[in-house]
Amino acid sequence: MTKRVAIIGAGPSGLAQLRAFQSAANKGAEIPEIVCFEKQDNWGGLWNYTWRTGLDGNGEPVHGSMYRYLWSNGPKEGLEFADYSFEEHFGKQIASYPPRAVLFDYIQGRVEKAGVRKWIRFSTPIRMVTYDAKTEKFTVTAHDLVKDHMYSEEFDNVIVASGHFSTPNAPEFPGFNRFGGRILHAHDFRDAVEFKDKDLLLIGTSYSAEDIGSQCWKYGAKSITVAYRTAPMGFKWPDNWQEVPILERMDETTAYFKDGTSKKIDAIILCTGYKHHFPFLPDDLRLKTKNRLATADLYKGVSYAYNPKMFYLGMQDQWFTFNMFDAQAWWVRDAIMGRIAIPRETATLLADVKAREVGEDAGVDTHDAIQYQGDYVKELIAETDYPSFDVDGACAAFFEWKEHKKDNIMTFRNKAYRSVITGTMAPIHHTPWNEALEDTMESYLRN
Ligand SMILES: Cc1cc2nc3c(=O)[nH]c(=O)nc-3n(C[C@H](O)[C@H](O)[C@H](O)COP(=O)(O)OP(=O)(O)OC[C@H]3O[C@@H](n4cnc5c(N)ncnc54)[C@H](O)[C@@H]3O)c2cc1C
Repeated sequence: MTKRVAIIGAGPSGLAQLRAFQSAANKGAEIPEIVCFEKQDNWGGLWNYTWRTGLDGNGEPVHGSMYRYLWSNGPKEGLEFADYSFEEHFGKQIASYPPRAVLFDYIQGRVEKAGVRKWIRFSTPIRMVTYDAKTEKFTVTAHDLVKDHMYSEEFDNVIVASGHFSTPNAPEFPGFNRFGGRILHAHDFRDAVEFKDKDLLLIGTSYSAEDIGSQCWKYGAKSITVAYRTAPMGFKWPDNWQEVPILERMDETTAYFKDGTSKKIDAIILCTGYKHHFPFLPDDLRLKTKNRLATADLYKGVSYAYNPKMFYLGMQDQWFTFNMFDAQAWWVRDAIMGRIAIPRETATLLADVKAREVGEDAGVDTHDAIQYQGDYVKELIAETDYPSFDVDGACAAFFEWKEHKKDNIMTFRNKAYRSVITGTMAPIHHTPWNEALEDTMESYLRN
């Protein structure tokens, strides 16, 4: 009987998985029956931008964490699909840091061409997955939101591609209840214009703090204060930007910091990260891990060591994104199709997990983490027919990106990089990021 495979989520990871199976079918292989469940009414995951916060129109928690004027954080050359270049999609070279609509268009282009939309059941969140050791089948319970109907189906494999940047980690600070201004998590940040002429406090030093702060600065915030727990971000910020040690307390109007300083504040944005959250998974199938480089309990970073018929995509901290999801998806496809053998003994799987964690436990800096992830991508693609690409070239692009940010955090997006797929050089964007007010795809491609 044909195997049945469930994929949970049609974001970049889930779509990579669909493309992986379609590419095998294209080459004449007999593939399993694929069903992809997506809780939103369109594909693209976080790149399917929504203005909504809180609950969506169906009463489901809003998945989106991206904001209106979001531009690619890393150079596009580091994430390019090896089987579908930016040049192929746009018919020309484009600048290295596109706005989100451009990346969304690119992601969609490949899967539209592959014709995999028919495999996706939209507006269908998964509510529960269970595993029966006797039958060796998973039972997946889905909620068809359009018909408001719950149903269950059996599958041989389950691939979780539900993302991990949607459930906020939102700490409480003394006095938050008294503060008269707005407090929000980065997950709910949509439009920098809202903070024009405001004194803004950001808590945390992650990419969210870096980028939301820069956005708000660009769109006219009066001042940006960033409160750090361990160390400042270390960039050269503009004059109306300061970094201070962690917040001790708030009153109605003012923030008091650990170094004894204080500042009047209009609004607070918690840039304090996200949690891996799988409310649809029982204990025995649920990945219990922090946001980590290697991701504990996943053999080869994808196969759940305690039930290797269950897979997780994209659960790692991410420098490489789209092409790493591809590397994982091709590998998972081949494991499911019996082209790659997963060892049977849990101890062997856990030994692989342990070996991957070593660098991390030793404490790696960003440079090492990028190389680590590049090596991981190389390791996976060597085992499948995913087109080989210049992974070290992509690492080099990320290293350069780090240097450009150090040089000038406000203008690093105005740099150009070489495509590791086509070898061509990106043009410089004519309208510098720090000046561009019109961030649409049309205006970007006109440049
Ligand atoms: C603010 C922000 C900026 C970012 N900027 C960049 C960037 O510039 N460049 C970059 O490469 N990456 C960036 N990322 C990283 C981003 O995580 C990846 O690019 C990518 O979106 C991850 O893909 P994914 O498919 O794993 O997860 P997601 O994009 O989160 O997609 C997961 C999908 O699963 C669905 N889903 C969730 N739960 C269920 C369920 N129970 N049932 C059915 N479906 C479900 C969701 O609706 C969603 O469609 C950014 C992330 C954030 C939060």
